[in-house]
Amino acid sequence: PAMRLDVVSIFPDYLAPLELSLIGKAREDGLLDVRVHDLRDFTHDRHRTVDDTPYGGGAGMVMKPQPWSEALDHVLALDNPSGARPHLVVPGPGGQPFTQALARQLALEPWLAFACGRYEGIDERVYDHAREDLGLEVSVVSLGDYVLNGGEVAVLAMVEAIGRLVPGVIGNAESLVEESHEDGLLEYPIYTKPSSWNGREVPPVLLSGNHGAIAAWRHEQRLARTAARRPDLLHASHAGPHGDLEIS
Ligand SMILES: Nc1cc(-c2ccc3ccn(Cc4ccccc4)c3c2)n[nH]1
Repeated sequence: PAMRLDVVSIFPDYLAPLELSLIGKAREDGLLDVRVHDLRDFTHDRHRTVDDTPYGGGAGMVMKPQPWSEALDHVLALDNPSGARPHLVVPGPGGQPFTQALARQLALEPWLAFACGRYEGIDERVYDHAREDLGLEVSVVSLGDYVLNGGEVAVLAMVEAIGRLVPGVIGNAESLVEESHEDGLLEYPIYTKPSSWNGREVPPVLLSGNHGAIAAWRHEQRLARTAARRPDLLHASHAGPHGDLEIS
């Protein structure tokens, strides 16, 4: 059965890239069932209002609870005779970090719903309503420690990271093995033809056909790169037989 992904946003066109390439093909293949909903379809006033001023004062606007409540009801009712429940994922600057580990966990779920906030965010009662009245698991997730204007960009990234882990979505060609962050080390340098380009040569070991030497060189490169760019990712398990982090 296809993994179902619902996205609610005031900018549904922002999610159009999900119809392209990889994710688009997975949709055609029936592996992913992606539905995008316009939050404004769940407003009833002439101006299709989704936001209002914050109680307690402060800058900016807050997303009103009612449209979100109706949008979630619509998502839960749509093509859902069994009354199944999605895991509600809400991007937010103050959420738990989105990591490859979290992507792997979410890729195992049959149904994810994403709420894309804008303005200063969503009225807190929507989260409480979703958890307590709709019985949804709700996770607030951050893409990183930087500030976006809304959740759409985060959802594009998360859907790509999660979707590509769903069996069959990416062929064996783009293998999932040795992916960066899969085993905590960054990836090794990669090369293709020509072997000599602009007076620059491909490391000879890669042309040697000595697969043991190639694997050793690649591991060494991953350690060196990780030490240089992401020392925070290095830990004891990457130490060599001498208990040291073998970095030339
Ligand atoms: N990793 C990450 C996620 C976001 C994010 C996600 C959803 C929303 C909805 C509104 N905003 C704007 C906003 C900026 C700052 C403080 C509060 C709200 C969002 C930002 N920023 N950075």
